[in-house]
Amino acid sequence: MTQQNVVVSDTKSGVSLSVFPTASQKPPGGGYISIPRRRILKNLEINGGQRINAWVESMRASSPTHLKSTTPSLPEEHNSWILRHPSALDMFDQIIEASNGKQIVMFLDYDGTLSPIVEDPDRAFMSDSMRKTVRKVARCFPTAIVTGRCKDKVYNFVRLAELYYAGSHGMDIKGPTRSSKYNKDGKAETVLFQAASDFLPMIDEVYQQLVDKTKPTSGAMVENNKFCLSVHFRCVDEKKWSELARQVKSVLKDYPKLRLTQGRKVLEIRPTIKWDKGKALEFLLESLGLANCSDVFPVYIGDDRSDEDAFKKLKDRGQGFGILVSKFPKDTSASYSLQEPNEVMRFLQRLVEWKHVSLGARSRV
Ligand SMILES: O=P(O)(O)OC[C@H]1O[C@H](O[C@H]2O[C@H](CO)[C@@H](O)[C@H](O)[C@H]2O)[C@H](O)[C@@H](O)[C@@H]1O
Repeated sequence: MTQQNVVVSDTKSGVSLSVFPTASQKPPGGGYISIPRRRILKNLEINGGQRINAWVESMRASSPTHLKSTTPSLPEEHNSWILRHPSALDMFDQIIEASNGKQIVMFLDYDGTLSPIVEDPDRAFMSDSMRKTVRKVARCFPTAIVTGRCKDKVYNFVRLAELYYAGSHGMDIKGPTRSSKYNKDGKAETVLFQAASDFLPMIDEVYQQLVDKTKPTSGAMVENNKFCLSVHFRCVDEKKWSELARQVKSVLKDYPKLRLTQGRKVLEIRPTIKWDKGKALEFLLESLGLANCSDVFPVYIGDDRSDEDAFKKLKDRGQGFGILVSKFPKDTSASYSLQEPNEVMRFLQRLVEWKHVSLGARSRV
């Protein structure tokens, strides 16, 4: 406790008070007020119990298999969802028609979109056929991978130098290292943008604490994604989820500058900066000189909650659309759906085939 920051929300006044033991630990843009430590601890205890239950409920809600076993989605519910979010494969011709005369730009999430979800995050490999397909896509359209993963780690999975990569939920962006027709002067390792560099020491510190704290919970795994962290609970017995939530919370309570979000059986910890996959999408469009064009058609494919920021951004811009990869009805701002990575691959293949046919037709004119 002595080494860390503490935040207490005063629900009556709506004011958050934070304490930093030394000036050097105060992050940029501070503005914190010192209050007696005894009062802080008392407030944390009062708020603690309720929030753990909320966390566990949320962990359950984010698990589609749990949803399936307890509240099977009724056929009518599924049908009405599919009517609102039809298959991007079934709607392929309409999608192409909507993109007519516009520059398609592809944004692809990684886990659950290009690679199937597996128990061990370090073994979430992408198939060779998916890699070949993504390579072909990148020859036809500017293409970016947008992921919660550390940028270098996802690059090791994808291994295509002609792509843009936005790692750590878009907080670490890099352009292609191999030149393509969309990046004629691609230079090795050009970092385009790092939104949260100031947070690196804090993220490393919290990573170590989370590793130590969660050690007793069998199956828990902490992943360092450079500018953010993931605490995986896919292999943790559901009876131990509240124990895990308590461990994570006991670390995070001392870091008011970090926030917690959730993905598929994963707790995600990231800086409280206004940056997400939607902002990364906008940044990449700007880098491509397409942000202010009316004739750009961005397509974002993703499977998880963090992808919703990008789907929403496209809706707000009124350009292109999002495709949610899911077998289950979910609240989403995406317009279309695909069930699994294999369907994503078929959709991408059709896009490439269409592009080749349309280029061939144009060259014959
Ligand atoms: O933005 P994404 O690329 O979708 O990253 C979100 C998280 O993806 C990874 O975890 C997920 O995939 C794992 C491998 O299939 C799976 O074991 C885990 O349960 C999923 O949540 C990644 O490991 C996390 O760090 C990302 O936060």
